[in-house]
Amino acid sequence: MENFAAPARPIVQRMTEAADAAPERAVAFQGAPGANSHVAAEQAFPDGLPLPCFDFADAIEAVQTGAADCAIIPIENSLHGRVADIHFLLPESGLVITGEHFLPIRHALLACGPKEEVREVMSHPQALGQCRHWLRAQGIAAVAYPDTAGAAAMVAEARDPAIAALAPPAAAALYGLDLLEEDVSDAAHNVTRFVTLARGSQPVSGDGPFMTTLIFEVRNVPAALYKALGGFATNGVNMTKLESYQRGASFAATEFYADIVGRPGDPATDRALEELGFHSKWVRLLGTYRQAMERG
Ligand SMILES: O=C(O)C(=O)Cc1ccccc1
Repeated sequence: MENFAAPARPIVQRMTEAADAAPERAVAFQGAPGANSHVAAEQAFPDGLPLPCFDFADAIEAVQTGAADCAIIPIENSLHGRVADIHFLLPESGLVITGEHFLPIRHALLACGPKEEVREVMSHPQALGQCRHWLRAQGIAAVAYPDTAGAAAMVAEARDPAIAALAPPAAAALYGLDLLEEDVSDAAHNVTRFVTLARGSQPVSGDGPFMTTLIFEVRNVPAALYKALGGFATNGVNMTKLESYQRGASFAATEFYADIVGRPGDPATDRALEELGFHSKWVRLLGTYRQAMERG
């Protein structure tokens, strides 16, 4: 709580007290009130109690300790790519992915003076990346901050007309800032995918289609990835995302993150996963959940 700028603290305190009184309804998110993750929490859990957390570690810890029922975190953006490093955060946490949510993102320029005086803009690196052409055209320098609404609270506290924030438009009223310009993203198709994380897994029920997220490390031999993925091709299992990342300093042990359409128990998915396991050092399933948006 102390980490948030002063204008955010009373709001954070109220929300934290409400969440503390009913932790089974609390939904942890990273950022100050008004952040995109806050909006995503409200949309995905209309009856939930959003719990602001300064960083991802705090949000994950809130779920681990039972202070929150789940956390919602952004993992990828249609304009600017990877957001949170879910493949590092999740396996260590012992939590599982239980859902996904897509949020259209709109960035506004907020400040406490006229636009002509703005020299610097503070925001989440994703927001700065999604508006980089616009910022360059305006001659405004970018300064990174852990979240968009937290940056707006900092700007409200500093009361320096040279420093603005890029944040959701609703953050202006929340922190008493002027809304200088709306929709400053470089492209209109700006959507962020969030996932919800929770303790332990209840088997997913209801209607599909379902998504399964997994990570794996292929054997260190030629064509290992080609062979590991062969089972998805031959069994007609759609892979909607594949990312590689390095762990450790050797640069030889490449791990992969994948999203597939399907769930364990589907014969085709089981056969594909079995073949993946055969060609991998290890495979770890991070969660199976209802698809929130049709892929393709
Ligand atoms: O900082 C925020 O508002 C977040 O919730 C992270 C984020 C930033 C930019 C786009 C989507 C999510």
